[in-house]
Amino acid sequence: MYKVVLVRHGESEWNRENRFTGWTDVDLTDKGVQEAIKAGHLLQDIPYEIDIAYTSVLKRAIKTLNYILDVNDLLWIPIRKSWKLNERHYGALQGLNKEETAKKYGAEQVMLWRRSYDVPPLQITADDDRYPPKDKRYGNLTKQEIPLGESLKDTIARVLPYWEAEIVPQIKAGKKVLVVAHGNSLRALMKVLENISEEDIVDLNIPTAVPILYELDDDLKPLNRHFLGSPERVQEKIDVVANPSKIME
Ligand SMILES: O=C(O)[C@H](O)COP(=O)(O)O
Repeated sequence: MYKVVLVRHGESEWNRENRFTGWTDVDLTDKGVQEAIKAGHLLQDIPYEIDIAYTSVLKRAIKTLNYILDVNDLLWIPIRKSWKLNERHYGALQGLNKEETAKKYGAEQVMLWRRSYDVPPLQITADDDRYPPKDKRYGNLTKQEIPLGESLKDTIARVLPYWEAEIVPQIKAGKKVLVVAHGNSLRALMKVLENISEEDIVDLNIPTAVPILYELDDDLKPLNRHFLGSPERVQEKIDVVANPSKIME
């Protein structure tokens, strides 16, 4: 039986401000740091040790991973970072407040942008400051790889090949893998792992900094999935993600 642990980063500054974030490299809030440390403590109770970790090139995920590893005295293990695990690129929505955007475009349209399978957000153009190649870390992306605003489907198209080429071989070698990423890059992964339909994926909201434990069979099909922590705490955090205008301090 194979094991993999997924964790979304702790609360970021733009989660708190209820702004579309995507590839914007915002930091964790103090609450996000505390959440990350708590995730580390929750992982102390599982009956195995993480061997290798994967994360994005965005600091909210990298820092969350570091806090988790620090609590577990595992800062020494191999860490692989890739833009392919980044949050979904939210295009021209990045920076906008989600509630104000709902007032302007309608709640239904914003829900389509946030949760539908294949509706992309408003796109950026190459002259936009947010155009990825303007950032050194995305200098090597091919023209085809450069996102201008991704749907979940587009996000799956870059997360899945990375999962298959880089992460699966480690899992199959018996390594216990930790992936610390983002709400939508994890939704992408979970959709594929659990074979969630395009209709049902709309309802999947990933709570911040809650370790999600999977046990997988030989074909990497999930035998079970378990959110660590009390069910009440997990549900409260899922509700905040589903309805971010209700963020509680
Ligand atoms: O990029 C963002 O704004 C968030 O991290 C994920 O946002 P969502 O829950 O609106 O998809």
